[in-house]
Amino acid sequence: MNLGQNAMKELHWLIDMVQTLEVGLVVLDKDYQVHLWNGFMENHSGVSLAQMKHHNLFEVMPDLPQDWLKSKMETVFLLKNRAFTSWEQRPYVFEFKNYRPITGQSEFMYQNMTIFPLTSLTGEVNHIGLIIYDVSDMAINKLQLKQANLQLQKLSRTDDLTGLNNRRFWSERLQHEYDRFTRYGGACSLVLFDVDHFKRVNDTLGHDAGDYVLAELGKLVQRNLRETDVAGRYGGEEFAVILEGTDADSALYYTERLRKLIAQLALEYQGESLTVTVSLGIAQLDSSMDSTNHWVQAADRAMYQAKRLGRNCSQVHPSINKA
Ligand SMILES: Nc1nc2c(ncn2[C@@H]2O[C@H](COP(=O)(O)OP(=O)(O)OP(=O)(O)O)[C@@H](O)[C@H]2O)c(=O)[nH]1
Repeated sequence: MNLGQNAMKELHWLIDMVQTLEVGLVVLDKDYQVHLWNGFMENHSGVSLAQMKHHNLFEVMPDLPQDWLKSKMETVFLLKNRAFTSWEQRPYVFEFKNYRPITGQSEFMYQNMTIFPLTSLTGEVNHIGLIIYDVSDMAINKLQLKQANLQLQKLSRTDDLTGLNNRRFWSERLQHEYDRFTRYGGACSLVLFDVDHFKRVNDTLGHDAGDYVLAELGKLVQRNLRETDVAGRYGGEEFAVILEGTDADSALYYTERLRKLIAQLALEYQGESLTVTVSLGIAQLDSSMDSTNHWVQAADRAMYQAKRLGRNCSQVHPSINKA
């Protein structure tokens, strides 16, 4: 076999490999006419090389992100440098279906892409090459991991029974609000409330009925929160809400609304109807409070005052010097 035949054979092999490679290969000229469109591109797009060759890429595939892709390609022609795109910027360039069995969760194929200049024998760049990588497995794994972490984070912050923040996470938020106040001032109120005679619910209807009441109260509190309010289960039948940007007068408005909603809540447990009331204490953060403990104690005192006054009412802790 002579040198020419050898070169032909190697070229033939190379073309075969390009056809069967599990990545997309495309060659375009400056008018975006297609010169190479390998087997991967044919199989996934359903458009054959014959249909593609010497046609404008964007005319055959009108759904491509034309402006974005052209600006990337023009940069490669101009600077003669490689350009990369990642699925994290844009999930895909070519809208191909995802057929992989393990990653069947995604309808489309996630892609990374490299665009690189192809230099002619005379040193000019009149063509560019595109390599399209199927990164669905990696992308889906990463997205699922992110989702699982978010779920885990949410679980670690949530009280199982009421769906509100658990005490640990809620206390962190309280500290955050306290620190913010010491730096910037402003109004912030803390509400503590406790179910009245809750022991009776447990004693007469059972602990499960008590749990059911707490869960329903959790839902009601959640439904009546502003975006910036932070509600938590403080302890057994005690709840706590941080009202950011709210002075004691406005907090009183909130607690009275909540109190009435709770008193009107028609609950039913295993055919038994029941109603509950709550006693609420409010403490607006002021500069005399040197820690979150101090702040909580103030709200707690106001709540016990409400209990003493006959329950089913709100009381405000008298403030010394509001910021
Ligand atoms: N079902 C249920 N009961 C709880 C839970 N946590 C605390 N409790 C009960 O809540 C009751 C609280 O009772 P007390 O502190 O005596 O107060 P109370 O009966 O609510 O009366 P006042 O607060 O004085 O109005 C106790 O019986 C606790 O066992 C819980 O997660 N589920």
